[in-house]
Amino acid sequence: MGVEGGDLGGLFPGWRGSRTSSHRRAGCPPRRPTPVSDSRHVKDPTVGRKEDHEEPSEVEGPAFAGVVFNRPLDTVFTYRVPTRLRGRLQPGHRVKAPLGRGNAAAIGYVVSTAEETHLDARRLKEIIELVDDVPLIDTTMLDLTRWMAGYYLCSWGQALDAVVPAGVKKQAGTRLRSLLTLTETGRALAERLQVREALANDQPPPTHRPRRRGSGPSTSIIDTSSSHQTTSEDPLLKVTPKQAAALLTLAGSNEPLSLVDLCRLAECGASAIAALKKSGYLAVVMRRGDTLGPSSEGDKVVVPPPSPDPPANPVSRPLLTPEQTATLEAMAPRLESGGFATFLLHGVTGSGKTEVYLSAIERVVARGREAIVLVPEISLTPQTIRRFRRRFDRVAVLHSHLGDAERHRHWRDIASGAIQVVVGARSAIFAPTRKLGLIVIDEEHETTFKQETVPRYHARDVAVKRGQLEGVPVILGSATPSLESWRNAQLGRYTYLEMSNRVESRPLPPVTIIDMRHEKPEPGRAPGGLSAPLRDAMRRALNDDGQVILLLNRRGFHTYIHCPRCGFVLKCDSCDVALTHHKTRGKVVCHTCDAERDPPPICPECQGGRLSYMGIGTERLEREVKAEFGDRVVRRMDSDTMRSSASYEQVLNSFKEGKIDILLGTQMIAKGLDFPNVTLVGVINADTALHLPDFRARERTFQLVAQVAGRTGRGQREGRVLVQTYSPDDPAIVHASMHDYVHFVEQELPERSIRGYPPYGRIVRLVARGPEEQVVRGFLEQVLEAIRRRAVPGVASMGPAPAPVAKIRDLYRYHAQLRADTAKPLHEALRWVVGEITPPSGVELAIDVDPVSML
Ligand SMILES: Nc1ncnc2c1ncn2[C@@H]1O[C@H](COP(=O)(O)OP(=O)(O)OP(=O)(O)O)[C@@H](O)[C@H]1O
Ligand SMILES: [Zn+2]
Repeated sequence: MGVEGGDLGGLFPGWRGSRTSSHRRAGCPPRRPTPVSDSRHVKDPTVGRKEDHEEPSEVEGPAFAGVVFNRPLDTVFTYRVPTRLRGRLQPGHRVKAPLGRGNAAAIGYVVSTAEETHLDARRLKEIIELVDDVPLIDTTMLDLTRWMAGYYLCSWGQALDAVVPAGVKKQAGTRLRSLLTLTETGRALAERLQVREALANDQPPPTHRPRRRGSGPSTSIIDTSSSHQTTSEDPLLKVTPKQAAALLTLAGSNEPLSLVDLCRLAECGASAIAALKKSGYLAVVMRRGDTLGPSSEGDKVVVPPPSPDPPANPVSRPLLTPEQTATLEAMAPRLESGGFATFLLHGVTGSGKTEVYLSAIERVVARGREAIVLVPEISLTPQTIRRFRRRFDRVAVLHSHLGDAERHRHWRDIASGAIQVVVGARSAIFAPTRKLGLIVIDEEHETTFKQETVPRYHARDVAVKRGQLEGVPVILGSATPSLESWRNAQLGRYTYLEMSNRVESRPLPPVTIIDMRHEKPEPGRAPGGLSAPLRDAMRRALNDDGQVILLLNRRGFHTYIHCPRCGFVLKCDSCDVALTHHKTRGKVVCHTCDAERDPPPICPECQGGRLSYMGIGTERLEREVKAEFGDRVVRRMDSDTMRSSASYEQVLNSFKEGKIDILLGTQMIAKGLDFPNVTLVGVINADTALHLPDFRARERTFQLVAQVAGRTGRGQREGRVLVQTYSPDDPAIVHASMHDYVHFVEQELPERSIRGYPPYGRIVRLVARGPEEQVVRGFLEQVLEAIRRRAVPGVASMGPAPAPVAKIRDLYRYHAQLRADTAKPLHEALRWVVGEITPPSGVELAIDVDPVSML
C-alpha cells in the first residue's frame, strides 16, 4: 500500500484537492486506490443497490472524491462517487469504500472532491456508501488534521480519526429506528381515499399537497419494494377499511411513523400494514434518534439541560486587580474583534489567572462566540468546573471518564452552537465549535497535553495552530511556563503578559529547604519521611487551626525491595522496573504494567537472604502521619485511593469544609487547588524527578515544587512551605524555593542551548519495541542508517540505545534521537518512514515529534 507516487499536502506538499464541490480541477489529483480493480467487479452487495427513491435527475455534484484511512498510509485515494451520492457527499463525510487487494470495505474520510481526474476513471473503485448523514469534520478541522499529519509524521487518516471521539463515530446513545412512510403509489392511493372520504362526507376534497421529499438528511430508504400495481382492477376497491385507515393516517402525518404508532393511530393491526407493504404502498425508512436525554432529530438544535449549579444571578465578579485589568486590556482588541495572536500569561500562583480567563471568555461570549478551555486532566476538579458553570449558562465539560453516549451528545450540542464554553482535557481542542472566539490553555507547561499514542500531538501546539487557522486568539497561562513558550515569547512569537503579584497583595509563601542529608534517621521512623522541622511546623500549623498539604510523588508503601546479601533488586517479570510494595493489599506491584504478586519470602536469587524493604511512598507516609498526629483527620489522595471522580470530589469538599486536617498525596494535590485555609505545604521528597535521565528533569522539578508551594497563603492567612531534599543546592530547588522563575530559566537556558535541546533545537525521538531484543535493535539500526544515508543537512542523530525503561510488558525498547535547529529538516529526514517502512513482524516504531517523555 502507498507505493505509488504522489503526496499528501503539508507533509506531502503536492496535494491540492478542492475542498468544496467547486469546479476547480484538483491540481495534483490524489492517487487512485491500489491495486486498481475495475469497480464493476467489486463484490459488495450494497453497490448498485437501489437506495434512493428520488427520481433520477441530471446528476449534480463532483464525480470524484479523495479519501484517507486510519492506517499508516500517506496516501489520498481517489474514488468515483456513485450517481446516487453525487451532490450529497462532501469533504468531512465518513464513507465506506473498498480498500486494498481484497477490496474489503473500510471506513475512510472524504478530504476532497473534484469534478475531474487525470486518472483513468473507469479503473477507479467506487465509494460504497456514506457512513454519516452529515459531515463530521468541517474544513478547518480538515486543515488542522492535515497540518497534524505533516507535523507529527502520521497519516492524515490517523489524525482525522483521533479528532472524532469514539462515541461520535459509533453514534453512541442513538439508534436507528425503522419507520413507515408512503411510497408514490401509496400517496396516490391515499389521496384518492381522501377524495372519496370527503365526497362521502360532503366536504370539498383536500387540495393535493406537493409531494414531500420523504427523506430528510437523517433518512434513507432501505426498502422500496415498489412492485407497481400491475392489476387492471382499481386498487381503491381492494383496500380494506383498516388498510385505508392506515394510509390516511400516514397521509395526514408530517413524519414517518413507527409500526406501533401507526397501528395505534389507525386502529389497525400489523397484518393490514404488512399487506400494504407487500402491495408497494408503504416503504420502510431508517431514521436515527436518541435513546437518552433530550431528543434531537435531524439537524435541530439541542439545548442541553441546565447546569447543576445555576448561574448565580447577578454573577459575583471580583473587582479586578490592576494587573488583571492591564492583562485584559492588552488582549482586548483580539477578544473584541478577533484575529490570531498567542498570549503567554505568566502569572504567579494565586495571581488570579483563572479570573482573567473568565473575563476574557465573557467578552467573546458577549459577541456570540464560543471558547475552548483546556486544563490538565487532574485540574478538572469540581472546583474549576464550578467556577465556569457559575459564570456561563451553557458549559460542556469533557472529562476523560465521560461515557460514549454523553460524549456524543456534547459533541452534537457543541456542533449545533448550543454551547458557550467547552472545558476539557487534551482532546477538547478538537471540539467542533461553530463560531470559535478564544482558546485558553491553563497550566500550559503540563506534560499531559501531549498524547502518547498516534497521533502524538501536543494540544498546546495544536491549539496555537487552530487559533491561527481560525483567526482567533490563544491564551497560554502558567505560573511556570514551559521553556518552549518562554522562548517563543522572547522571540516575539507570543505576546508576553505578566502578573507578578498575588491578588489582594498577598505575599508568596516563604519556603524553607530542609537538607535531608543531615537529618538523622530516628529509630522507628521511615528514613526520608517526616523530618523533625516538618513535624514541628505541622504541629504549629494545626494548633493554629490551619490545614496542611503534604506532597510525595510516589505511591505505595515501600518503593524498593532488595537483597542486602547478593544485591538483587526485585523487579517486574515483564518490565524493567523495580516493584513497589503495597502493604494494605499485601502485594508487590509494577507501576508500569500493573501486574501484582505476593512478595517472595526470601531472595529469589541467592535463596538465602532476607529481602529488605526500603523507601517511602504515600501509603507509608499516611501511616507515619497518622502515628504522629493520631487525633487529626488525615486523608491520602493518589490513584490507589481515588478510584473514581466521586471520591476525588468528596475528599476535596471535605477538605474545603475543614473536615480534613492533613491532605497528603501525589501530584494530584499539587495543582490548581485553591483552599484559603492551607497554612503549610510540605514537600516530602523534592528529588523524585530530579535524577531521571531526561533533559527536562530540572524543569519538571522546578515546576512541581513551585506549583505545590503555590497552594498555601491563598487566603487571609499567611502560609509557609517546607521542602525536603537531598539536593539542596540544585538550581531547580533553590530557585523554586525563591519563587524565582526568571532566574531559574536564565540558568537553565544556556545548558539547553549548548546541548541543542529544546527550546533551541527540535527533537524527534524514535522508539522501537518488540518481543525479541536483537530484532528490535537491528530494525532501529536499519532505520537510522537509512536516515543517515539521506544526509539531510542540519540533522544530527544519536542511538540506537536501550531506552531508560528497557522493557515494558515483555517488549524490549530501543530508542534513538534526531536533532536539528528547526522542525523542517527533521520532517524531511523522516517523512519517508511513514507508510514506506514496514517493521518486522511484532515490532512497532513510534515516531515522537517534540517528545515530552524521554524514558
Ligand atoms: N480581582 C480579584 N479580587 C479578589 N479575589 C480574586 C480576584 N481574582 C481572583 N481572586 C481570587 O483569588 C484566588 C486565586 O485566583 P485564581 O485561582 O484565579 O488564581 P490562579 O492564578 O489561577 O491560581 P493558580 O495558578 O495558583 O492555580 C481565587 O480564590 C480567586 O477567586
Ligand atoms: Zn510490569
